[in-house]
Amino acid sequence: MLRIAVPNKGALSEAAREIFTEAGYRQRRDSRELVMRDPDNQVEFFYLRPRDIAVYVGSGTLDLGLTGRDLFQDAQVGDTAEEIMALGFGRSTFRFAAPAGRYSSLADLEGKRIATSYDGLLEDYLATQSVTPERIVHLDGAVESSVSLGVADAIADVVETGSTLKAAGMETFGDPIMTSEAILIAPSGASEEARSVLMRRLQGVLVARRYVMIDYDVRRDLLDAAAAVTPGLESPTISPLQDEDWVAVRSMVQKDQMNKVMDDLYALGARAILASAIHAIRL
Ligand SMILES: Nc1ncnc2c1ncn2[C@@H]1O[C@H](COP(=O)(O)OP(=O)(O)OP(=O)(O)O)[C@@H](O)[C@H]1O
Ligand SMILES: O=P(O)(O)OC[C@H]1O[C@H](OP(=O)(O)OP(=O)(O)O)[C@H](O)[C@@H]1O
Ligand SMILES: [Mg+2]
Repeated sequence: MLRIAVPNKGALSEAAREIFTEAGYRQRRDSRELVMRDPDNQVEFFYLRPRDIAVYVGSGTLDLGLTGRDLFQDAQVGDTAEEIMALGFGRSTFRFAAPAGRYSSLADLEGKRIATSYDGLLEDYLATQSVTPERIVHLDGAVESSVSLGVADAIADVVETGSTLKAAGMETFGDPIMTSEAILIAPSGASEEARSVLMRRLQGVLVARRYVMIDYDVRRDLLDAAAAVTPGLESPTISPLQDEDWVAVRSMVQKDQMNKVMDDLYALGARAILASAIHAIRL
């Protein structure tokens, strides 16, 4: 059994459930379940606090974990666990912020108090910079309130849309400390063999999410021009039609290019252009 840690709650839990479900794994029905076995796929899921996942994987008791890159760095287990796949959701940046107009660069934090829930991440970052705050104030959450309540001068926190900061009358300053997204982690140097099927399935979901299948008919003499618009991952599939002057073409296209590609195909004379969703792929 492959033993996998997944977030039991919070910003990543729903998307984690979705990606494993799309990859064909059973997921728990009841949010109080702590463990879920999927014997058909030889996998066991452990629902844990997202912050703790790196600790379990770093200690080697679990084979894989889904967490945020920022949470992974914060846990300071880089000697024993490693990022093995980026999953493209749960994106955020980790940034300094303070009441609007108060500070403009990292240097302004010299001798100041910085509140955060990510002490490890912040300490590691400050160690690479030439600035020494008075101290780091650890808070469990709702860090944006710490400055107006007087326990800190600035914060270092997760920013996604920025609306929480805005509501608190704060703004970011300095360079982003890091950019994060959901990642898969594993004990350093663990066998890739045991997890290869799961990795291929997740990779399949990620590619399927990014691409659509485009089908269209085009006159044979326009085929080269059309194929240049839809080169596909390797090469488009061409099938004969009963009318020998025409062919049917099938090719994968990036989802964010779909409408532009359909417009371009139409303009050059292709017809019956249709786009359909891809549910899974093994490349
Ligand atoms: N809008 C968001 N709010 C919070 N976290 C987000 C957001 N977008 C992405 N994330 C990511 O989700 C992870 C944090 O998840 P979560 O909020 O469950 O943790 P937490 O804040 O430590 O836990 P909790 O708030 O339950 O105490 C981080 O990797 C973070 O980058
Ligand atoms: O930029 P935004 O889209 O507004 O999102 C960022 C906010 O979301 C997170 O808080 P969370 O909801 O996890 O609460 P917490 O602070 O109690 O952890 C994070 O700590 C920020 O406060
Ligand atoms: Mg949170």
